[in-house]
Amino acid sequence: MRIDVVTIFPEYLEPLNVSLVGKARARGQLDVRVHDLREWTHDKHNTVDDTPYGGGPGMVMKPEPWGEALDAVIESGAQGEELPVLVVPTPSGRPFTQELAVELSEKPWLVFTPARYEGIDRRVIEEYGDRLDVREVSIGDYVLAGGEAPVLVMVEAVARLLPGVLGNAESHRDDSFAPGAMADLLEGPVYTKPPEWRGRGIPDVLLSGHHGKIARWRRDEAFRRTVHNRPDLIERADPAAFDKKDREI
Ligand SMILES: Nc1cc(-c2ccc3ccn(Cc4ccccn4)c3c2)[nH]n1
Repeated sequence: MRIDVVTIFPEYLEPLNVSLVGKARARGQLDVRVHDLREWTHDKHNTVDDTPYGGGPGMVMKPEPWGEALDAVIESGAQGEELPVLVVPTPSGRPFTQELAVELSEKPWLVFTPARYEGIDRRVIEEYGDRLDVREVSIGDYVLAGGEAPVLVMVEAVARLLPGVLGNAESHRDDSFAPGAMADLLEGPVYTKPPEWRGRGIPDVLLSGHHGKIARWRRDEAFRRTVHNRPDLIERADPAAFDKKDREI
């Protein structure tokens, strides 16, 4: 997979050089290219913003630099290469979900356009929406100062789903929010050595070696945590899935 990010804060994307994404890049599983939007400005001050038509607070990002930047990125694709999906972080976008992460992880090329100020001139979205698959995405119901943090979140969520990126020691099979065995339940508690820490031991069932009881205990703990922290997920869950899981344990 190729990922391009166009931003006025390229240094904000440094974390994509470390850990899971950094290793995937070093292994050649992921080709991440970060571009400074100001490369496509031509005035002395490298201007990327201006006052909003119709008045109002703040500034709006000008369409010209974005147009030149996105044209250059898209044209840099190999001949015959599929066009990229344009992912636009915004507080007014559709929710970023595990389902969307899975869908994006199956695309060959993503271009992220994290903005600042009050956002990008609407005509940029319209211009590229005419020829690309454009997704306006929100990572949650809170307002940030720009789109770079959402890009870090989305790139990590997508990259960990790429084949071979998660090591054998890690698995996304039982992810929260992922379809399958523990679909729609939050993760339950986890424990490791030492067997006692500050007078606190390990639940006996986890030391029992009885895999059926352990699986049932984990499912029950996940259910308990979900009821406490995300009761909305319980309403969404399919009761039949629990009955089926019970029969499998
Ligand atoms: N889930 C999210 C995403 C964002 C986000 C993403 C991109 C931008 C570009 C600018 N801003 C600031 C801003 C504030 C107010 C209204 C519009 N935009 C962003 C905020 N906030 N929360």
